[in-house]
Amino acid sequence: MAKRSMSLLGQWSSRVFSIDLDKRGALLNFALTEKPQQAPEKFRNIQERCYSVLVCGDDRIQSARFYFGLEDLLRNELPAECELLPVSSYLPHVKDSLIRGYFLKDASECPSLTRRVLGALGLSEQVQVCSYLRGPDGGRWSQQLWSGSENQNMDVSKTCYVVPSEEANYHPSVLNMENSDVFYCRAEACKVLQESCDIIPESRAVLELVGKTDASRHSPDFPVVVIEGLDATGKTTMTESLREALGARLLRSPPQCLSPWRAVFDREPPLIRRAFYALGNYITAEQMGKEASQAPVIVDRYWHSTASYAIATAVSGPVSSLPPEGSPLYRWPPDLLQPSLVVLLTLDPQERKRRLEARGQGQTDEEQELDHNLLFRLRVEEAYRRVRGPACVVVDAGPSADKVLQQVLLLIKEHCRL
Ligand SMILES: Nc1ncnc2c1ncn2[C@@H]1O[C@H](COP(=O)(O)OP(=O)(O)O)[C@@H](O)[C@H]1O
Ligand SMILES: Nc1ccn([C@@H]2O[C@H](COP(=O)(O)OP(=O)(O)O)[C@@H](O)[C@H]2O)c(=O)n1
Repeated sequence: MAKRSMSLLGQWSSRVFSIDLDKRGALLNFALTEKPQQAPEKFRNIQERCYSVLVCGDDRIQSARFYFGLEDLLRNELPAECELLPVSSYLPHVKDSLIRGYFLKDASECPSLTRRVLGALGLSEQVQVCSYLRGPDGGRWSQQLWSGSENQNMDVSKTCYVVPSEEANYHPSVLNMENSDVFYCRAEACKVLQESCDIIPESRAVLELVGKTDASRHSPDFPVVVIEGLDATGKTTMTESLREALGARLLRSPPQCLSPWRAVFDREPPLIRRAFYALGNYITAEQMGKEASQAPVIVDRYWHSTASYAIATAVSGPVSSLPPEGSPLYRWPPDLLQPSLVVLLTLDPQERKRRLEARGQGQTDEEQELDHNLLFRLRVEEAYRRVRGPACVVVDAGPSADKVLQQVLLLIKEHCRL
């Protein structure tokens, strides 16, 4: 019985719960204790019936996929008056201790429907359901762990009280990033795809394409220049121009040979999607090694994109929720070929929006989504700046295409022997 044997139950009262109230970094943190105590201030304002659903199965592929589909499942089955907020539960400072789920605030007229849906979910070995009860004085909240049975689903012996907990220094997702969002060697990314072969047959085809040679050991004869940046910052324009100006070979990551499967992996949860992109870099690296023995090589996106998008997506809120500067999470995988130069194209958000609109994208976003995207874009760009080995050189892509090209050509002259 995976659910009964999991470490969560034994360490229940050492856990911190962190509820993402608005994706803008407002976290409601609480811990649990066996003695009745006052709940945190933010908890005391809650009027609704509350529940949490945590996904904690033993099989990481199945759990990741289950969590990925959970929001839709809950939205489809629960009354519309149920508010769903992402919740993380973790042991402070303990790597890989994070468990994800949803916190529900139920303002519906029909509590029995919600309980029925959650009761059915609680039968699954992948899920742990709790309900939260407001004490008669209003200041105390207790948490009851549900047992697996729909009929006698409240296991009162597991009652704990909600108490304030210390604010974490960084987003709880940081605890689980290594080998869940970012992979620092080919073998770890391969492992994920190997584990997913049965449910995603395309994984096999990707694994077959990933070579076995360690391209990181070969120092290429010609320079390898990577162009990075958010969508519409001018990467395609720049890489094409550089190819012409330098008589260079042009590559991209993910490489062309992965195109047939990209859409499949883009529909998968981060664990699987990020492993796919990580492996794309190794395939591109092999091509880089070969091509750079004959001519300069220009690469459209590479490791900086893989790491930065993965890290920036795994956390929510402002730039301060990213892993701190200098964190080993920004390191370069030792078995991945390092380029001679990485250029990061940056653009004023208004100009970037204008270019997206000129391409026919970006004009339909709602205000809230834009706001949310703004924080996301800031996180990606900051993560780009923090990735090391080599660090990127930032270039303002606002001036005319020719001016930006001249500037990058100058940088190449400074950094690389041509
Ligand atoms: N320096 C520039 N000044 C003005 N427009 C540019 C410049 N560079 C690119 N563009 C235009 O902006 C849009 C996005 O550029 P593109 O190279 O496709 O970006 P990316 O590959 O980063 O998504 C295109 O329509 C392109 O013609
Ligand atoms: N080397 C790479 C390239 C892209 N990616 C992912 O691909 C997405 C960007 O794809 P895109 O379609 O916007 O890129 P372009 O084709 O516009 O350059 C990002 O969300 C990254 O998560 C990656 O992880 N690693």
